[in-house]
Amino acid sequence: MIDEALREEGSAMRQREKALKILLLGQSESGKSTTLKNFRRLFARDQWEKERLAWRTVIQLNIVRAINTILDTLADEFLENPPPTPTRSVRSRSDDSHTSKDSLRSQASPTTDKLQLLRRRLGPLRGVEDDLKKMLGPSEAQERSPSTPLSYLSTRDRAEFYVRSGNWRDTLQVPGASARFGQGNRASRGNLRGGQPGAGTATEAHETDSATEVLVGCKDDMKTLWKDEAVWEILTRREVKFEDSADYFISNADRIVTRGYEPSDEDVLRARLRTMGVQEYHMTSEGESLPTNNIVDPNPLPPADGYSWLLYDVGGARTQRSAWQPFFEGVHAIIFLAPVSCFDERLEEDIRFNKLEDSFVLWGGICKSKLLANTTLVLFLNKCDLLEAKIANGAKVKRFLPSFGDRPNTTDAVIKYLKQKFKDTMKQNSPERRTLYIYPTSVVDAEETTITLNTVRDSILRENLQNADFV
Ligand SMILES: Nc1nc2c(ncn2[C@@H]2O[C@H](COP(=O)(O)OP(=O)(O)OP(=O)(O)O)[C@@H](O)[C@H]2O)c(=O)[nH]1
Ligand SMILES: [Mg+2]
Repeated sequence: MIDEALREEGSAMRQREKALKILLLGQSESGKSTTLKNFRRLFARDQWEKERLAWRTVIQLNIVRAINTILDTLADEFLENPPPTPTRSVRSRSDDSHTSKDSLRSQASPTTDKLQLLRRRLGPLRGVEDDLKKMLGPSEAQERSPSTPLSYLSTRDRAEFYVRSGNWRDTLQVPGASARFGQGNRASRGNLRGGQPGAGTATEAHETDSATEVLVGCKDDMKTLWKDEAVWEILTRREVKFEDSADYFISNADRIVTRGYEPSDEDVLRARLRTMGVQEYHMTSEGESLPTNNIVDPNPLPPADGYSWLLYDVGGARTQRSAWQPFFEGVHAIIFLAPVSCFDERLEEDIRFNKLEDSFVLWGGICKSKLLANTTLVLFLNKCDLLEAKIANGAKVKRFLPSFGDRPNTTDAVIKYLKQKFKDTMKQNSPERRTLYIYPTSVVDAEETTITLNTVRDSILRENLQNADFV
């Protein structure tokens, strides 16, 4: 038995050594985990299907946190600007010199009454949030630099729930989920802080069901609150921001907030759970690969199914980045994600920095690294869909990125400009000639990302074929 165990371990080690290693890098919320999910959706279909139901808890938490963020904001608003007394309301209406806050206060009290009623009726969601968090595992304190005021975090910290990854594997509870995520060897040996959803007990399944029951009961009120114009006036004035997926989930509440809900591929891609540390995923190409084009390739690649892949997903927040370095050695490809829609956003960990600026600096550091001198570089200019939406809403890129100059304020022009800027940054930091693959992406778009990832996979294979191990 010992011999057999040693043989198996040896064979697993040889497989690991031969595996193509891909590291996903980029700032927090850039889309690394979403890209990894796409790899699993395409090339580890069995695991993807098994874990599908487990994401339900995360999606429910995403919804509840968005609604509770609104409830908290309304509570602050009403504390600072108490609802009008009748006398005050009459006086305000007759006085044009009042500020916009006063004009909101002076609005007919039915608006305030309606919001107060919604607050009361949605009160049980606080308990649901706590229950869902407990199922996922204990969270850790929010990271922030001393320069980030608490007032900024108070609107954002709800969006940044994450779990101690070591616990989350054992604690996420999903009724009826029958399988666990696959584990990389190193993760299971405890070298990495990896963890994924797993199956739950009957008691915990009951808790999940009671969370669903409350959510179903609150569905219409949640939708009303989310669509309310007075609410958005307050949220905009108080600069409250939501996770990118909040609108998607609440707009689809009729489908999602139901008893028998099973997340679709797109729902899973949109589910947000912040990554802590480094998580490793081992994958053999068992999934279906779609042709990327219909041109006959004169140098066809050997079938990709023969390769095994190790993908590393990292936490992108500033304090997480020191954990990246040990994974640079021996990595075959880096996929760097730069979210291009965040040209007007500040870095959460330190609001003195613009997010796009942080991406440039981070990218420069990656290109400069001697350890990565022979690594294939792939750059995803991600969140193009959100960039397009922001520009359509009238955002002016030049205001936040002065070097953009007088170029047309269009999505295409911004992407073209950023492509060049990232290329130039690479050349400055890594003067020797090297190939860079750049793709404008929206990694929540499954169809588009399928094509991109097939191309990326082929490029990485091709670049690394010189290494006899892979042939
Ligand atoms: N609309 C849109 N949303 C995206 C896109 N890429 C990622 N998102 C969403 O952005 C959020 C953050 O994505 P993640 O993949 O979790 O980000 P991450 O880089 O892993 O972040 P950390 O784990 O904090 O380092 C998720 O809710 C995603 O669904 C995109 O291209 N378009
Ligand atoms: Mg992540």
